[in-house]
Amino acid sequence: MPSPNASGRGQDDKRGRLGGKVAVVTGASSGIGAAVAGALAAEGAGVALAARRADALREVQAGLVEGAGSIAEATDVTDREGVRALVARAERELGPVDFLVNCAGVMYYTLMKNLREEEWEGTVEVNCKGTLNCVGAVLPGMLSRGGGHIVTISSDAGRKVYPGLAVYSASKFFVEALSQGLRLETAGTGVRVTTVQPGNVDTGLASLSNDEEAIQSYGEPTGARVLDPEDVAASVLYALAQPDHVAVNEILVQPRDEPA
Ligand SMILES: NC(=O)C1=CN([C@@H]2O[C@H](COP(=O)(O)OP(=O)(O)OC[C@H]3O[C@@H](n4cnc5c(N)ncnc54)[C@H](OP(=O)(O)O)[C@@H]3O)[C@@H](O)[C@H]2O)C=CC1
Ligand SMILES: CC(=O)[C@H](N)C(=O)O
Repeated sequence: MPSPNASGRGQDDKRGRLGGKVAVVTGASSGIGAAVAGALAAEGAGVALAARRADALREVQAGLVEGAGSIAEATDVTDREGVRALVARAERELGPVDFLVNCAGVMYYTLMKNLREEEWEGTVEVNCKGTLNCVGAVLPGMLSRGGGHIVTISSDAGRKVYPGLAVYSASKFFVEALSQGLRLETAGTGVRVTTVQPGNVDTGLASLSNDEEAIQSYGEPTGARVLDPEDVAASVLYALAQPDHVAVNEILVQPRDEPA
């Protein structure tokens, strides 16, 4: 799906705070990932949009400001080879990847006693292994170029376990531990690693759940004004736009009226 405005690194490099940079954004077909793709493109970055739904990706791509170029590639993050192909295409068509923003994720409200084993497995596959596949696809290039930034949308559930979300919380503790380890191991290489930990955001994420007992016990909205996907995208942009010597390692961003 080449974009009409696809172009290589260099064109319009001076536009915006991220002019000349190239980003891979997973989960870009909706919600936070779509908002992140929009925010990065608006700041001049070339953006490779990835998720499974090709039509939804194309729609998001069509809404991006004209800038440094974009591609949309139907990708399942659980498919390691597919993720490698995505990064290879991004590098071919846009340039070396400076930023990876891991937004792909699933969440199921469910009680452990209800043994939703397929949902447990799906959560681990996408949130844990999918993130690993994406990190593995960009890390060697970033290290060889002496720079890059890996941002993962974790959750406030990566800091504290929520009932009804035991496996989901575990998956977010996983990405927190992974990011911390990666940060410690890559210090001094020019690579930066950030987790963004949102509270409730107005997206379709919760609609995957159908364990009514869990939803009624723990998944009902409080009525508070929640975050918009753009609020989370602004946090991502904040981390990415820092001067070279600054690392924003974690950002906890929650609705004002839902402190954890
Ligand atoms: N909404 C919230 O309150 C919060 C969300 N988060 C996190 O933010 C991230 C984005 O979620 P959000 O925007 O809310 O929800 P959405 O459901 O809108 O977005 C989820 C995205 O993940 C993609 N995705 C799911 N499975 C796969 C897969 N196997 N391969 C590739 N892409 C996949 C979906 O695309 P497609 O179906 O096209 O593949 C979609 O683009 C998640 O990691 C979530 O845990 C964190 C804290 C709060
Ligand atoms: C704990 C949560 O429900 C959080 N808002 C999330 O969706 O990750």
